[in-house]
Amino acid sequence: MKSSLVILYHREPYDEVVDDNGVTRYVDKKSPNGIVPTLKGFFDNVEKGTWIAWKQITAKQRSKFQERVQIEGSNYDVARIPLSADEVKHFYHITSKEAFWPILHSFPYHFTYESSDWENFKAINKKFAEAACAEAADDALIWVHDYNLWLAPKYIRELKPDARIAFFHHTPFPSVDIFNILPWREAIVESLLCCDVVGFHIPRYSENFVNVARSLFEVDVVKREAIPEHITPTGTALAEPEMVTQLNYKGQLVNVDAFPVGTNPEHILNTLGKPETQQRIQEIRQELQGRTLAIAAGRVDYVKGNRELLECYGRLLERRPDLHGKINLVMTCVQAAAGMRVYRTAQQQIEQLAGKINGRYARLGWTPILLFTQPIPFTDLIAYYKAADICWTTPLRDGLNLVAKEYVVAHEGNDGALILSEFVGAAVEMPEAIQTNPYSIDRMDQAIDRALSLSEEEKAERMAQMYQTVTQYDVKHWADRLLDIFEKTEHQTVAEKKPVTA
Ligand SMILES: Nc1ncnc2c1ncn2[C@@H]1O[C@H](COP(=O)(O)OP(=O)(O)O)[C@@H](O)[C@H]1O
Ligand SMILES: O=P(O)(O)OC[C@@H](CO)O[C@H]1O[C@H](CO)[C@@H](O)[C@H](O)[C@H]1O
Repeated sequence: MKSSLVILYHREPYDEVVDDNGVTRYVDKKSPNGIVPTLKGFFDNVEKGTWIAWKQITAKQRSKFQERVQIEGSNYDVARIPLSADEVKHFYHITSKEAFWPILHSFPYHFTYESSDWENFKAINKKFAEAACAEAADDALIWVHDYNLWLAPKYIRELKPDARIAFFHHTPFPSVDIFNILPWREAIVESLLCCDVVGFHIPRYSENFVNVARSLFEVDVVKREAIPEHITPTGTALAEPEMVTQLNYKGQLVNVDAFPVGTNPEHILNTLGKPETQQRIQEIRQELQGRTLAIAAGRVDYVKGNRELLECYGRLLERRPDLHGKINLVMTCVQAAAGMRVYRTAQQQIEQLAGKINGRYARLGWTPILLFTQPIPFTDLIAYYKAADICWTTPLRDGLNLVAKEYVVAHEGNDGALILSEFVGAAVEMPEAIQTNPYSIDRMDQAIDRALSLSEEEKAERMAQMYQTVTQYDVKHWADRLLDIFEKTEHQTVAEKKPVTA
């Protein structure tokens, strides 16, 4: 049976565990990734779905490679594209992370071009497109995710001219001056212009995409609209007052959408309610003995601003000796997968800084920083969120940042304080956060001082408003809204133009 929804995301939606009897089991992913939990729920709405991902195998494993994995208790399969270690290294660790990632996050000085393997990137994208077309029913929605699969839409369009193709961009999309540094810019943008819908988290990113497309090709703006109701139009770094929602490129109508991915409040609150989570919260509070707890959760990545956060924490302890023995910072900073050389410096800086601060201020019974570099179980993470008086989330750049939303849900609108970088997508949804500019030492210092001095009433007021936002605009809302747009979207040329009303 062909699939009515085919999702292409480069990662598999599970971790593989081989038990004592040599049987492979597919379990929830351990390591941080905001996309996988978001996408898995989409298949609930279809009769049959397929998730296309890659799987690294050795030459010896190829003869017995299991191309398809049935996900128990679900209505979708995972169709896996076998890749060698070398193909993965050049596709993800190098070309994706050393060329595309720094440009997407506006770090042009981290950009390296010479080590990239564009031919390998094209070949893998073509394999994803071929697999998608083999799985898709004629009226299927083929939904491509994130920058790793930028070229898939064009290959799909060549194979299935009338396919309904959507793309969602999970990372930031940078300004035209930055994006156009990419030597492959025309091929990337021309592929995205083959889509019927191109989606981004926030209007700033979609406006940047439109500017890039118009800088490279003859693209007409067909429609411009007001931005989604709950998004801040002005007054913060990533604000945009209005947005283009439809383009015409060579007679193809391209719908442009900007709506932030939501988190899953039901899953978070269910986890929070579990006895083992409650038990863990009590243990953490017992260990704290009344000390203030700040949590910083995420990955080792220069865009996440871990170094700048630790430096700010060091300055806080320097200027506030009264806090010695009274505050703890828990930093869960999951180290990058093996083979990812681009994050090695970031990892060393974090470990060196944490050690330096602890070495300077720690005393028997008090260690200022607790650093985890391994993934922690979701129940533990939710327990730390709940026990934390402050969630300190100040990336230099981040597509959205689901950690901030998860913390707000875990506090159920009652208490807590969120320090949030202006340069994450979620900042335009949560103006009530203590927003700060992580590029400024003074602004970062002011933000932590403010979080420590806020009254309980003001904390509750701010968190209640953010709780309202993140529970209303959750991942189900995001899914329903997008599926509604997709339902109204056929592959349209200008002659057949029927406006898509969101
Ligand atoms: N130490 C950790 N161990 C396991 N999961 C983590 C850890 N820190 C963060 N996470 C999870 O990883 C995801 C991070 O998503 P997000 O904040 O959007 O950033 P990104 O997708 O760039 O990693 C969140 O869903 C969060 O629950
Ligand atoms: O495979 P990666 O490390 O390139 O994926 C990064 C990606 C998934 O973790 O993160 C982006 O998507 C998240 C969900 O939309 C978003 O919250 C995050 O800010 C992005 O970095």
